[in-house]
Amino acid sequence: MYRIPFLDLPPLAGAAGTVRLPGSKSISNRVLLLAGLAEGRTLVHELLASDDTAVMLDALRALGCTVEQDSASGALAVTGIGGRLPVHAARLYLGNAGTAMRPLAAALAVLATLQGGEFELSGVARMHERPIGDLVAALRPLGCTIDELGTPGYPPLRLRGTAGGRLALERAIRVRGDVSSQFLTALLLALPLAADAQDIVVEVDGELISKPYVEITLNLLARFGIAVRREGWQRFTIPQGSRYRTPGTIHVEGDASSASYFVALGAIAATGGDVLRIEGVGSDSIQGDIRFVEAAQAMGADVRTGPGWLEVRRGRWPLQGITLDANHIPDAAMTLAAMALYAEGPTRIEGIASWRVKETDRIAAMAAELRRVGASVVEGADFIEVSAPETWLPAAIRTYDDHRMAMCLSLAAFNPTVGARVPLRILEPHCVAKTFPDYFEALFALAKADPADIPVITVDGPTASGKGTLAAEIAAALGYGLLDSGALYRATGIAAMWDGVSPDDEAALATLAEGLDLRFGDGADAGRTWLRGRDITDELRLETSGLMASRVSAWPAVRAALHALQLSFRRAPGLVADGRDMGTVIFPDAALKVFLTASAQERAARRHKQLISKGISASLADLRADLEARDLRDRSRSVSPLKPAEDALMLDNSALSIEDSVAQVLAWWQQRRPFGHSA
Ligand SMILES: Nc1ncnc2c1ncn2[C@@H]1O[C@H](COP(=O)(O)OP(=O)(O)OP(=O)(O)O)[C@@H](O)[C@H]1O
Ligand SMILES: Nc1ccn([C@@H]2O[C@H](COP(=O)(O)O)[C@@H](O)[C@H]2O)c(=O)n1
Repeated sequence: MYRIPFLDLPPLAGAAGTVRLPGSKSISNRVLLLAGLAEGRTLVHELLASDDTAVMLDALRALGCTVEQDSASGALAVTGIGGRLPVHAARLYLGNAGTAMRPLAAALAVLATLQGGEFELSGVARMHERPIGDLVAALRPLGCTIDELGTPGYPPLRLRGTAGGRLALERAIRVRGDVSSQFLTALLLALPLAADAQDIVVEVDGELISKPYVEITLNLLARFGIAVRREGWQRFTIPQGSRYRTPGTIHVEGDASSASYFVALGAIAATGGDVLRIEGVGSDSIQGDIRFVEAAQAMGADVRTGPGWLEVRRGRWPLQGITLDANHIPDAAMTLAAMALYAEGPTRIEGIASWRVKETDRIAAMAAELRRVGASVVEGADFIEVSAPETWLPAAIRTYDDHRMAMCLSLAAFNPTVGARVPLRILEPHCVAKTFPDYFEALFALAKADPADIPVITVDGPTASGKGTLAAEIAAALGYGLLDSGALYRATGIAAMWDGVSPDDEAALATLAEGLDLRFGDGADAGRTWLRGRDITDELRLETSGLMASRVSAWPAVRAALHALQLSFRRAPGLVADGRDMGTVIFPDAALKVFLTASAQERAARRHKQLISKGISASLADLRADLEARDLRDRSRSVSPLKPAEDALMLDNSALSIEDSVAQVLAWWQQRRPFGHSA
């Protein structure tokens, strides 16, 4: 996940490949609650790992459930409380997870009333602006004691009761269905706790919105042994004697709302025989948002589907604007607004009043951000109408702590498909952690870009000037990839030493360089390097390796052999490359070139300190002599000598801290970006 203040997406021209979706948020949190209320152990496979499920899991642990990784199956094992509270007081923090707040509020209200207890539920500031009054209004007439601790009708809530209380269940429980279907879902998930002695009837006031989400609830209740009888969408009966029974093992299907971004991506950018395959959700999905596929097809997407998969290609192009009542797909419908950027004629999405009370006011947020990239937008109380930009603008997109804003708007980076070529900045990209922590990584793995559009920052300079340190910090700050080109020459030198190849045998060295079996670690292995399967991380940094690299790198054939490998590091979203000839030879079109220097005395002192800290003894005078000899060889060789590119910015960091150097380079970078000062 990109935990950085902003992520710049270069103009992206195409897409192809396979994406495996993370588990559905709606299914994950329902399954977790049901497993937590049931008796026995439930193995949950393919559970979504995200902010919203993390808060639900924390809540279940606090309530006395056991949550552990099952080593045999790799699934998450939840041992539930079997409907009996082992813990009678807890304060639960539920972030911005509506799928945790609403059902837990109902379940704990019921349990506190029957078994005694006091529970406080709170969340982030936005959660305290998301309505829950209709659920409270449904529970109070049953005899539940609910204190609204902030604004009436909104969390935080306190749910309390003394053991032995009873619930008034003789009459039908009434709940409003026209603001959020989660209130009905919450009651249906919670009320089996009180169904030992009689049927429980829930009746919906008003037209129930988002019915497919209620279908998910009914489907999962059935998997846990509770067969709710439904009469239309107005009346639901939980049969007397209902008890949560664990199914033992349950698989969470991929998130259909998350699939929508990739369906849209295929429709926009999978061209010329390319296909975008989506795995984890398909024709057998129980999620309502799977019907987004129909809307995408109406706009022009070419979609094939089977159990657990979808394949998408561009069909009609440009896409075609549509008018749709999206009440049945409120979350995925946001993606249609992004597809509208590539459509002929306006796209009007109606029946979406619920957008106004989601993670943010999504109608207002969508309108503001789509306008920022150049679209024309009309918004109303319960609709949005979007027309494609006439002129695309390089925009810094606000994301409002709303994962779907970030994912939808990322699709605007594919503007080269309609002849534009503008980059896009996504502010606070880590908001995707709510449902799809690795969304941007997945997007970049599928996206194709013209290499010329992928930004490169080069950092060249003499030995021990701090290039590697600076480059790594800049790459981390921007979420870009990193090329330590010196490591390629060092690895060639090490391979030569292993194979007994002379540093003077240019042809043999070039052959070694060409077949270099080198692997750089990522994720937990970031920073580690393997040559021919052997970990050379420490060997790479030895002074002897540096000196050997300096000798082998002077040969033109060796440099030529490593050229293509270095170019292959230029991948979305961008690259920071450090070495000696990054700005002059390898990436002459780099968007920012830095030539980093420091006095020889300072550099020798830094290297000395570096070696001492690793427990390697060294003489300062010898180190200075070695690095000066290396610099001289690097500067005076015939090919790709060490020198600043004509358009490089010089940075002497002799008297600067690492932080100061990083701040300077980031400030230069910001000036070169087209997003303006506020971004
Ligand atoms: N601005 C700075 N101020 C103080 N120390 C620094 C600064 N920049 C880097 N250093 C330190 O100097 C040492 C050498 O830095 P680094 O390895 O990044 O240099 P390099 O130019 O990449 O070296 P090489 O050319 O050998 O790969 C490190 O210990 C690093 O922490
Ligand atoms: N682009 C580059 C990078 C490095 N070299 C040579 O490799 C030696 C080791 O580099 P480090 O940055 O890891 O110290 C260096 O002294 C250069 O001779 C190069 O030629 N071009």
